[in-house]
Amino acid sequence: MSLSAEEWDELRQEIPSTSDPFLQQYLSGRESLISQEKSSRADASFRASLSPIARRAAAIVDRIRAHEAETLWTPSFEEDLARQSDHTLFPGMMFMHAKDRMEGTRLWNIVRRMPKGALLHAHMDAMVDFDYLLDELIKLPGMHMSSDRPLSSPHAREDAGIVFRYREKGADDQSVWQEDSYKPGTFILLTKVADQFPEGGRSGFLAWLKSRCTLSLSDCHEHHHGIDAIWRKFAKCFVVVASIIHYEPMWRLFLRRLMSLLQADGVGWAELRFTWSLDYCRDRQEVPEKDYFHMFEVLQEEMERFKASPEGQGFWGLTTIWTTLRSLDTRAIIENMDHCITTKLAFPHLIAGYDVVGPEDWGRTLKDLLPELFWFRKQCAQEGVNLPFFLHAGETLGDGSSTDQNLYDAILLGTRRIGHAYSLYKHPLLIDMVREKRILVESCPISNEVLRLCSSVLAHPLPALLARGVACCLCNDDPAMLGQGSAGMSHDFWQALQGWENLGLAGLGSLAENSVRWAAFEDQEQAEWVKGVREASAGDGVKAERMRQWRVEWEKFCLWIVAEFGDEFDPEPQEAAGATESGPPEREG
Ligand SMILES: O=c1[nH]cnc2c1ncn2[C@@H]1O[C@H](CO)[C@@H](O)[C@H]1O
Repeated sequence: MSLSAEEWDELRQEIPSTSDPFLQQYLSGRESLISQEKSSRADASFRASLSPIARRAAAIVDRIRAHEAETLWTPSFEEDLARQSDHTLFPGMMFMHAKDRMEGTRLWNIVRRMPKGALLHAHMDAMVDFDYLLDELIKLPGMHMSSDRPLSSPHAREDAGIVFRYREKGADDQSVWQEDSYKPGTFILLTKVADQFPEGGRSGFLAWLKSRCTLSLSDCHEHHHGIDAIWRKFAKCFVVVASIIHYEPMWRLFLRRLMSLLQADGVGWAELRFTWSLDYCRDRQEVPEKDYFHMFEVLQEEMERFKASPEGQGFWGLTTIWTTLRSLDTRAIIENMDHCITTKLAFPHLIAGYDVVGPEDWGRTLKDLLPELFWFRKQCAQEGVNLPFFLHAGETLGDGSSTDQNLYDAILLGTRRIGHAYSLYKHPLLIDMVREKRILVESCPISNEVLRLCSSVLAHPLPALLARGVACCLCNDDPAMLGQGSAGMSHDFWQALQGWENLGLAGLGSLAENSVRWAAFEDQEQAEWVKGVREASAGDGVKAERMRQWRVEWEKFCLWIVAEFGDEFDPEPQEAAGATESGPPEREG
């Protein structure tokens, strides 16, 4: 209908105003519905216990987030950039497209400074940036390279199995880049191989090698190729990387850089999934070790050295979660489990638990692995070692598929945490069990996006789990390979903060606090573990102590936010007195 001015004037009177009592009543009912629902969120009690300063910091961060969503994430903000780029900008866009831009935001500076607690889900080999590692590799005296075929075509270079090893001497008369000059498996001095790279010499070589260790921008955004295709490339990266770092001098450099990156990102502790075959060599040795002892000795030494250095002050440390590839046959799995137990006996504090890894959709399911897993349980009991499960499960799009069903087994097998649990949100009963048994979900949003489970952080299921009261933490999974590029967790934290409006700084703080609460700082029997998690900061062990330390850092961090951004973004500016002192120490960018 089309109304005349008089008709409209008359009709307008009949439209209720939001100030009318009944609409006011509706709105207050609506508010209480929302807060009633939010009261069962996993972060509700953390939120309720925020200090006044933390509350202000959270309000400031909300405003910064909204401001940046409006101003930074629009094509009109920077005409040039919008014109150059072939995609639209928006907060929550695909990670790889957003990465550079996110690193220039205020939210980024805030997240960088945040005390992030512990990194509980990450794979050792995929932690340190390859620009650094490859530069170091090529500098190492005696480093050689071999290939399982001549690398004479782009296709061969994409697929070949390449190996890096120390050799006293290599073959001088062959070139791996030429079809008829190279005998597969021959070692050639790495500097010579690099300098002779047909597409740009040494710098071209480094770029190519990096591409064999990481997923590219197009790997990441070509979602239409699906999960299996990206896993084929991803799994190949691990093979190349293994031979790069399974050598003592590289292993030491790797660990130093790893701890330095974690410390600079506000991560005080990390539990790294460890999956090495027996191909590690000591400095200037050509024959691999027959056991894992030397690797763990080096881990121990480097950790002590770092913690004693000025840079490492306050760093809590590293441990590993031993993992076996789920694709292996029974004999290989049992042999690997046996190494795990032997190594645990020698370095009890350096192995916190056990897991099986590799593409979950392709490998053996937990149900299929029950005989091996129960053998392991019995063997651990006989040897008197404590190796609890920290199992991957439900890293899948399946709904009722055998991979999805790994979630049932992980819980039945008594896992202390679940890696990914991407499909858990479809399981109401399991959600209740996870809550009741206080199992933590180690969620890796960027990994899940890049490995094509979801198209952006906005489509990730973690908010559904948080809303249902499941305790979770954020992790980076394979940051050097999947695109974050650094061992720290800032990218995953940033994505969560910008992507999920219900989270906010308080929710992010709660996720970080959970990571400390569910960290395996000590060797604990099940009852002690459960008590430690239940008592949290009120307990009397290492965990409680570190949770209290984390809380102090968190308060300092919130104070810093108020001091730094209060003038511009505080919705209710107050006397800033007391909120201007120095914040936590400056972290490197
Ligand atoms: O997200 C993941 N899910 C399952 N397995 C993984 C993931 N990321 C890496 N790996 C596996 O862990 C081993 C290295 O620790 C690699 O073999 C890789 O396949």
